[in-house]
Amino acid sequence: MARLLPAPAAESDKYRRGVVGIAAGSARYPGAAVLAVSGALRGGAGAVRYVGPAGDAVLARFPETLVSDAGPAKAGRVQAWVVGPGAGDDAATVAEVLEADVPVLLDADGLRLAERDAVRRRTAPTLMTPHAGEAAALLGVRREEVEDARLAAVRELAAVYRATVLLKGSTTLVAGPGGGPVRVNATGTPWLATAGSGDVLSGLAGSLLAAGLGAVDAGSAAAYLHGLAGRFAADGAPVGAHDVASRIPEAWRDVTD
Ligand SMILES: NC(=O)C1=CN([C@@H]2O[C@H](COP(=O)(O)OP(=O)(O)OC[C@H]3O[C@@H](n4cnc5c(N)ncnc54)[C@H](O)[C@@H]3O)[C@@H](O)[C@H]2O)[C@@H](O)CC1
Ligand SMILES: Nc1ncnc2c1ncn2[C@@H]1O[C@H](COP(=O)(O)OP(=O)(O)O)[C@@H](O)[C@H]1O
Repeated sequence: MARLLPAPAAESDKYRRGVVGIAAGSARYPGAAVLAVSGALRGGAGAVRYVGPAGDAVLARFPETLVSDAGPAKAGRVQAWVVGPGAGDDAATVAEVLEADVPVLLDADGLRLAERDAVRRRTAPTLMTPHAGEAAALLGVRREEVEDARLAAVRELAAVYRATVLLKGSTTLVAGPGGGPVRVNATGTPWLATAGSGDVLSGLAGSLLAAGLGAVDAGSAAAYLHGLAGRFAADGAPVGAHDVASRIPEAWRDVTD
């Protein structure tokens, strides 16, 4: 894990570290945008660019975010996109992001709104991060069927979408598009079952993609760090998703020290 995590070289600058774009949030769910940015800022990219209707909420909490009024295609260069947390019904933004020739992480509403063929024809990597309910909807089966056969479900989704799939839950599974071994992460804690913790994970994984990790490594490393950060944050007591995000640096140090 330590070898996977990006570290800035002596001559690095913010652009060389990678810029991650976050297309998330809506009038109904501005918090999902804030939480995705909170994860992205701790994930190794040199800058976080935000597009969407929650720019004021994002800036109020994280003034270092580069907020754009334009849509994804005109927002400026990024090395990876995260699209979907709290996005509501903005299918046009999801379609625009999927056209970008950089890695894309699809989460939450982005999973529902993405056209299957638009994902399948992408040549840059796609990382999808469903929970069991979302995975079931994508496969057209009941949630219990996914929960009873999680390994088969993650493999099937990866094959059908030709994408890397990270299936969230008490353990997290990461399957690449080409078959082969599925990675299992068990660093988490049930205290992570709190609203918005998935949004933190998607920002973190997107940031690792922007920093240059492949989709399977970005998903695995994000799940590992997120689980550890959840443990540090909770330490036996209930916490909010923002608490998890704030402990990511400690989880990172735990891996690299
Ligand atoms: N702070 C925020 O702004 C947050 C926004 N979020 C956004 O909220 C939207 C919906 O996300 P979800 O993951 O909830 O979507 P889901 O589609 O998983 O949740 C809705 C479904 O969960 C089930 N459900 C809902 N409440 C339940 C309850 N109390 N008991 C049992 N089952 C229940 C129902 O079957 C419902 O159809 C997404 O856009 C997501 O990104 C979430 O990420 C949470 C945090
Ligand atoms: N029982 C559990 N044990 C460990 N991790 C969990 C458990 N339940 C949920 N998680 C983790 O918490 C996060 C929840 O994400 P998600 O379901 O997308 O919630 P939200 O949409 O509210 O952000 C995921 O990373 C998931 O793996």
